[in-house]
Amino acid sequence: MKREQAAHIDELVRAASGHGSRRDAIIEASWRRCVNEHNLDPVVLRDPCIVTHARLREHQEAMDEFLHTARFGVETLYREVAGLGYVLLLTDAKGITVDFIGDPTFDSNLMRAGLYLGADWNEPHAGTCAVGTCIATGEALVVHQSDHFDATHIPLTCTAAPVFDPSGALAAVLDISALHSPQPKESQYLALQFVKSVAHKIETAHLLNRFRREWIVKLAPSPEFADVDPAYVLAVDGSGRILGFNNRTRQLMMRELECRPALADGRPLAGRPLSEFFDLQVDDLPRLMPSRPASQRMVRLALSGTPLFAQAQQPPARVASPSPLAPAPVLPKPLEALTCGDGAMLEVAARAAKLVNTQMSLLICGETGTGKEHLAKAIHAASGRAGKPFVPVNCAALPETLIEGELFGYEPGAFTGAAAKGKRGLVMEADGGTLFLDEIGDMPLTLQTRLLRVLAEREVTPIGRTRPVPVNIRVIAATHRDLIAEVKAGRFREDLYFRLSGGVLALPALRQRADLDWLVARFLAERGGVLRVPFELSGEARAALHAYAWPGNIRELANALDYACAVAGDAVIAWDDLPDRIRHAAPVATGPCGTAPVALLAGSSAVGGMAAGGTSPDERGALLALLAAQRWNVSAVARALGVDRTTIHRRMRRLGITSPRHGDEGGN
Ligand SMILES: Nc1ncnc2c1ncn2[C@@H]1O[C@H](COP(=O)(O)OP(=O)(O)OP(=O)(O)O)[C@@H](O)[C@H]1O
Repeated sequence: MKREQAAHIDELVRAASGHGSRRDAIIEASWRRCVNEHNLDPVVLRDPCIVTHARLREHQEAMDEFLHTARFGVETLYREVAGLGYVLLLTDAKGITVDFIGDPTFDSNLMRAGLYLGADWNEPHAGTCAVGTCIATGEALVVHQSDHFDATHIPLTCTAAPVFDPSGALAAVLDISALHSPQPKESQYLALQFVKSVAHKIETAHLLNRFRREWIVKLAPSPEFADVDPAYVLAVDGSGRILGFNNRTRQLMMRELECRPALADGRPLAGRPLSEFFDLQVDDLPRLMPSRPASQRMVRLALSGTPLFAQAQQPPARVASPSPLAPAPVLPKPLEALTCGDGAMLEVAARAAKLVNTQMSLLICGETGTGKEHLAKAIHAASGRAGKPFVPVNCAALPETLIEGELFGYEPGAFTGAAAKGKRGLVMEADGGTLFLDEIGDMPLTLQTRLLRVLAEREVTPIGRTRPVPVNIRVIAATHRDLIAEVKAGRFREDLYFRLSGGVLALPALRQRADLDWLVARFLAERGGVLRVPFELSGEARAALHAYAWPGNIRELANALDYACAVAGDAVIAWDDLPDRIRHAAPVATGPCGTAPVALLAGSSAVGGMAAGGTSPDERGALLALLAAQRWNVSAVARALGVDRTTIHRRMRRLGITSPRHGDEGGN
């Protein structure tokens, strides 16, 4: 036995009998395991254990698919490190070396050291070593020279990282080892990063290969890296259940569970709904496809609220009969740009996408300012008529005496006051394109009859002309009225209603939409671009926008942000930069001394107050109103107040508020 081996054994014996050592904690813990649990004697020098060829084949065959996927990563890593004297081992979860790159025939020391196919590196047999200790702890590590338990291994330096399978179980260990290395352990730390990075890539490649027929969601903390180097990758089925993930995603989800102990009930992570961890439903995935800029693909962790940037990869279309869970169709760009993840808007966009190139007239319903004309323009832009005119007509704004001539045109001198050259009329102007009849519910009955004829016969007869002129138009009408009630009241022709209502698209009110933050970000970016100011909202201002009911919908939002950008002193829009009606229409009557209710919840003193445990009726009322305004979506309330969900849940408990949604203090 050599002198350094004897010294090493001395150190092991002292450490095992409870004397501290200068080793890393992970090494010391492994030494203690070797002595106390694996009953290894530090004094005995063991030969490497190499399994028989037949057993090696069994181990290899058991992970055939994995080895195939891993091989490219293994070779890439070897090419990078071979010149530095390393060999490369891939072991299975039991520590048997199932793949090896290096040439042991050149160096019989490698074989003697167990750096060879079939070598068993499990800790109970081999003692502290990179592979064995990695299997025991699940951690990547360097076991450098005399860190090894067995004194025969102390010339070696070994660096290993675990590779997990998509359910989070250990699948393999990737290891690089060298017979000779510089003395300081730090010389191996770069190698450690390298091995970890390749292990992560092998893990992800295995996941993608296993679930290539499912939705794949990739996430990164920054939009710049969402598409090139996503840290987190998971597979999701058509019903939104998590099927598999890489290890970083597993760690992320485990951290999330720590925020909500009620969910850490020991159920496996695979099989849980995506929405348990991310503010995301399966229906949201189409908006996360890479056709949209990464900065617009933000999702939040459901419990902590941490933002991440996502890329969703759609499963390939199945050739067999389409299933009801088939992913949403890819929308034409103008329709895709209408929303960012609002379910009702996505349904409208998907329905409109099916109708863009039909001859059918469409009716768009929705409160004022919900974007009826905006949608009509998007349908026009997505259709084959895109290069032709889009002609809007506001039926409520035109005087009844003029509307007929404006719409259908007239011949020269057709009536007193008519233009000498006559007029083509808006219907003719729209020839080849789209005629948008806004406020159709305000069209006089006589004109409804003429319009019906245009729609039925696709021809128009200008005033003063006897022969009709054929026209090729697509009619999209819009109304904020209840047209069925108008029909019942005799103010709207039933036959016209039926002709228009072949395709009805109902727009949600802004207060019902889940993508308010996205709309705000879009408007601020537009205004910021013009004024060269990178506008953003303060937490209080955001809370006020979320609490407001928006009777004027998107138009009112756009105007409010115009105002706020104009009066804001700098790039951060504060609560008092918002128009009065929004500040003062916050959820409950004002608090003590005129304090704005949102400020009651959002201000730093209020957040402090959450911890302090005091209860005031204003505070309870304000929180109740905010929850109601957000339809009891706790994540949305937390976002609005700039705190995390657990704070809101804690506060709800303290104030005795129970959600009507789940009976679990507010569910999401
Ligand atoms: N999805 C959207 N994204 C961005 N801006 C939008 C969106 N929808 C509507 N807007 C903007 O909101 C404002 C109001 O939209 P629009 O005029 O289409 O509403 P409307 O329902 O037709 O209103 P009204 O009932 O008063 O006729 C417009 O400035 C429009 O550009």
